[in-house]
Amino acid sequence: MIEVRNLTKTYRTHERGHTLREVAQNLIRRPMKEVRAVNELSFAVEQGEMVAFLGPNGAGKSTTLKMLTGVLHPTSGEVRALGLVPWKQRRQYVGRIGAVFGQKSQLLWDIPPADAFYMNKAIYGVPDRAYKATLDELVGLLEVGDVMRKPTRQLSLGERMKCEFIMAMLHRPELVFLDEPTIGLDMIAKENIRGFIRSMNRQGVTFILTTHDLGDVEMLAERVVVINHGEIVVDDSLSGLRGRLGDKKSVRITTEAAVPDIGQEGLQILERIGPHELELGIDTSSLPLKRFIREFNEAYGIIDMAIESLPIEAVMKQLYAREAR
Ligand SMILES: Nc1ncnc2c1ncn2[C@@H]1O[C@H](COP(=O)(O)OP(=O)(O)OP(=O)(O)O)[C@@H](O)[C@H]1O
Repeated sequence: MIEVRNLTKTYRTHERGHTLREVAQNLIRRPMKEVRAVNELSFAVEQGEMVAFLGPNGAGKSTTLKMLTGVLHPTSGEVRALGLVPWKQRRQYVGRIGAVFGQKSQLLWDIPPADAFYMNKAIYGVPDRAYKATLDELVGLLEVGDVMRKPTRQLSLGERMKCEFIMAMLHRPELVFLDEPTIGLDMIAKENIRGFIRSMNRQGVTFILTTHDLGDVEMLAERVVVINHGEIVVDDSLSGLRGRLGDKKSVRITTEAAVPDIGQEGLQILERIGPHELELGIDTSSLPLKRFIREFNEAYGIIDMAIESLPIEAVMKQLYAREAR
């Protein structure tokens, strides 16, 4: 469905300088600076996949998404999506893709979403019958029957985001790009939106999303592509991603004796709650749980303990830290 080869984007910007003197000088000289935001990315996505692009701020995710949606020309490299070159065959391409940008609205502030939906029907040339059937289905799934008749400016963020999704899906796109789709939403609204994405995916729609919300990743993505400094550093399943950093556990522990700042192979303090209470990270490949419990009990006396798999947040933190240059 998508084939990306050696995709690269270099932005050319004017250098401003840091000191007042530099800023003043650079206003006259206008020296150029190049930023390679995306560097030789290659990957493929199959129909029906749900792929999450992750990475720290400035990693190159949005730039990649903009090239995949066709709004940005790459400096070099190739993309074929749905058999088309996104930035060259834009008209054909936009009729078959959808996009939701959490920070940018496609609705019109002063008119109700229901009217904006009808406008999109005309723009995409959706026949009456198909429009009605799709609208009924989406409105039912997202429960926005009454909401969509109020002016957009009166809607809560959660209500607006649901309508943004309807706007993006009315023409039944095969491929949908989501940039931070749940940003700013409360837990219930997030769950509604994630449920909606899952049901569309079950119908065969392919989703590419970028997010900083690891809940989105755990609830949605089967495959995770981690980008850092414009390059792919991991392309794996979520469980593969966890396994990649060893079999790690997080242990919340309360002890009789105060625990000092320990440093031992396979053992790391993730958070110190108090002298007797800690959150520890354990790499069981070098420190088996049995040995940890025995030694820790002998040294500090264990009163209470809860063991869990390392949360994905901790996995990502380690991954970003490991890749930081
Ligand atoms: N229009 C632009 N002109 C110049 N540099 C840009 C432009 N857009 C992005 N960049 C730079 O390119 C790099 C990648 O930016 P990009 O927005 O793709 O990152 P991102 O992974 O989406 O980050 P975030 O998670 O913060 O949204 C950054 O260093 C950014 O400053």
